[in-house]
Amino acid sequence: MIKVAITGALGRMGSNIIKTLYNNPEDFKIVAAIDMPNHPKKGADVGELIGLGSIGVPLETSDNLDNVLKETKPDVLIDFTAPAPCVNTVKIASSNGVNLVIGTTGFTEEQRKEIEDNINKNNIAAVISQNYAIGVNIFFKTLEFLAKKLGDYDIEIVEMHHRFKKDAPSGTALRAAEIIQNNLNRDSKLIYGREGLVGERTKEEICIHALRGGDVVGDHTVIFAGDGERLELTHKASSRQAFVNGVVLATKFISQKKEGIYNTFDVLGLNE
Ligand SMILES: NC(=O)C1=CN([C@@H]2O[C@H](COP(=O)(O)OP(=O)(O)OC[C@H]3O[C@@H](n4cnc5c(N)ncnc54)[C@H](OP(=O)(O)O)[C@@H]3O)[C@@H](O)[C@H]2O)C=CC1
Ligand SMILES: O=C(O)C1=N[C@H](C(=O)O)C[C@H](O)C1
Repeated sequence: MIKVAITGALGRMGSNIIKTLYNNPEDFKIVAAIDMPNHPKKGADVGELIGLGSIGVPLETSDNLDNVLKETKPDVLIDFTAPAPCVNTVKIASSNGVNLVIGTTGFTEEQRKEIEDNINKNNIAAVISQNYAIGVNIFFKTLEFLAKKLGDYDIEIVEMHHRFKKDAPSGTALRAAEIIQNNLNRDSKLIYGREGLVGERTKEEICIHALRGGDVVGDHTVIFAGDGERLELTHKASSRQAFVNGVVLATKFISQKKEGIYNTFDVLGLNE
C-alpha cells in the first residue's frame, strides 16, 4: 500500500488523480491533499470538494506543508500545481525524505536546476515528466527516429490547449523540440511563433506555435516538411485520464526507488 500526498488537490489534474487513487484502495492510500495557502475550504473533506463524496481526508494548505508531511508521512508526493509552488513543495518534500512525481510544467532553467539540486542533495527519488500519457511517450520515441531520418526537412511544432492553461508553449512541445534537437545531425535553433517580414525560413529554425481555446485537453503535432511531401505526427489527448494513468504507473515506480531522477521513459521501459 503506497501512502500518497497530492499538491494541487483541487485542480484539474489533482482532483482526477485523487479520484483514481481513491478507487484503487488495494494499491494506494491518500494521506494528504493540499491546495492554495489560506484556502477558504481548509479542513473540509477533499472528496466532498471534488464531487467524490466523503473520503475522510481534510483539505490542507501548502503554507503548512512541512507539518502535514511530518504528521502523515507519505511515501510519495504528487505535484500538479504551478512552477513557483512546485519548487517550494520539492524543497519541503525532499527535506522530509518523501519521493516525488512531478507533473507541473513551465519552469525556468533556474527553477528546474533548483528542483534537481534539492532532489539530489536530499537523496530522494523523483519522476519528472512534462507528459505522463503513454501515447505521448511513444510519440516522443517516434520523434527520435523521425529526427534521425528526416533531419533535412523543415520542422515545425504546433500545440493546442484549453483556455485556462497558464504556460506557453506547453512542456510537451518543449520536450518534443529537445528530443528532436538531440537527434538531429545538424545545428538547430528554437523559435516561438513568427510575425512581420520574417524572410525566408532557415533550415535551423524549429518553430513552436501555441494555440489556446475552449476545453482542448492537449494536442501536439510535429510537422516534417520537405519538397513535395510532408509528414505530420500528432497526439491528441481527449481526457485527462490519459495523464492520470501514467501518474499511477509513475507513483508505483518511484515508491520502489531509493534515489535519483527518472522520467516517463524509465517508468514505461522505453529506454531499452
Ligand atoms: N505532466 C503532465 O502529464 C501534465 C502536466 N500538467 C501541468 O500540471 C500543472 C497543473 O495543471 P492543471 O491541473 O490543469 O491546473 P489547475 O490550475 O487546474 O490546478 C493547479 C492547482 O494547484 C493549486 N495551486 C496553485 N498555487 C498553489 C500553491 N501555492 N500551493 C498549493 N496549491 C496551489 C491551484 O489553485 P488555484 O486554482 O486556486 O490557483 C489549483 O487547484 C500545469 O503546470 C500543467 O501544465 C497538466 C496536465 C498533464
Ligand atoms: O496544462 C495542461 O493541460 C497540460 N500540460 C502539459 C504540458 O504543458 O505539456 C501536458 C498536457 O499537454 C496538458
